[in-house]
Amino acid sequence: MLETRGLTRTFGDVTAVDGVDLSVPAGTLTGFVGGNGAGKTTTMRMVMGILRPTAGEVLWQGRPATPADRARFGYMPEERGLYPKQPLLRQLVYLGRLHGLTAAAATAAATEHLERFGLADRAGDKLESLSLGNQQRVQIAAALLATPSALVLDEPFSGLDPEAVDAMADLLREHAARGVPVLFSSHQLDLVERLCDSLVVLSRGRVVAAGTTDELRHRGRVRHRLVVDGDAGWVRDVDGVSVLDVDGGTAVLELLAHDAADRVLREALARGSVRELSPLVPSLSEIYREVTA
Ligand SMILES: Nc1ncnc2c1ncn2[C@@H]1O[C@H](COP(=O)(O)OP(=O)(O)OP(=O)(O)O)[C@@H](O)[C@H]1O
Repeated sequence: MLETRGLTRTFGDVTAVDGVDLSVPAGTLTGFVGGNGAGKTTTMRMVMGILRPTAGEVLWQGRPATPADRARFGYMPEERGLYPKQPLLRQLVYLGRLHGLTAAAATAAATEHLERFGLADRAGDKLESLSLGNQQRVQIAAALLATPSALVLDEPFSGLDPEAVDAMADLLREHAARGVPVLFSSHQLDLVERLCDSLVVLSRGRVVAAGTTDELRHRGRVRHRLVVDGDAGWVRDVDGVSVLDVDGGTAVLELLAHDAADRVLREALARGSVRELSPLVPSLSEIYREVTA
């Protein structure tokens, strides 16, 4: 488990990260979302020990993370940072060796990752000769190469085409399946919703929502949609119901009492046919807009 406790960082008068508690359990993909300048990159840099916290700490397996622990984390920094003029295979092997792999193991891992991202035939080419999306694939390979104990990835999906997104998602799931905590930031909420087990939403340096996607979707009162033949305006007079909107035969409701659904249905059936009474589960984008407003 990778955690932060009260992690805080100020730059002059700006508090970029303000008392952030994060938990990334073993084997889960945790999405880290928030608007521009919310503090995601600053948090990840502190997790990796690249930036010193003003206050708070980073815990690995329940105790303060050491440089040796962090050396085994796979990291994809926002500023990327591979060598543009070096051939792909050579620099991946070099990075693998820096992480303690033997030359043979580093070559095998680098070759396998280049193959998985469809870049085997470019192994001898310089990084700068690749398209930006393909350079991104190599960056990802660099973070995953040495069987990392945790993964901290800053915008790993940005600039990837759908095929590379799927290859990347499969790889992350494989790492999670062997018990690795995976934290990745992204602005692509649809992707985060599809991929992650849990989510942390940051706004102005603070965590404003955290939990599994299901927990976040079902927090607060769940709204329901009622669709009936004829006008649904009568629903305003049903006890235990708060009506948010009525448009012809469609109404959006909050059921305040435990038997409110029964009452709505009885009343609706007495007046004609019921076409629908169903919960309106919010999308991640709707939750995001609500918690960051
Ligand atoms: N080295 C620095 N010096 C001064 N201010 C900084 C520094 N690094 C970050 N900041 C400020 O900290 C705040 C958080 O920035 P950060 O890059 O962590 O946000 P982010 O959530 O990663 O944003 P984005 O999604 O745009 O990448 C911003 O106000 C930024 O200007």
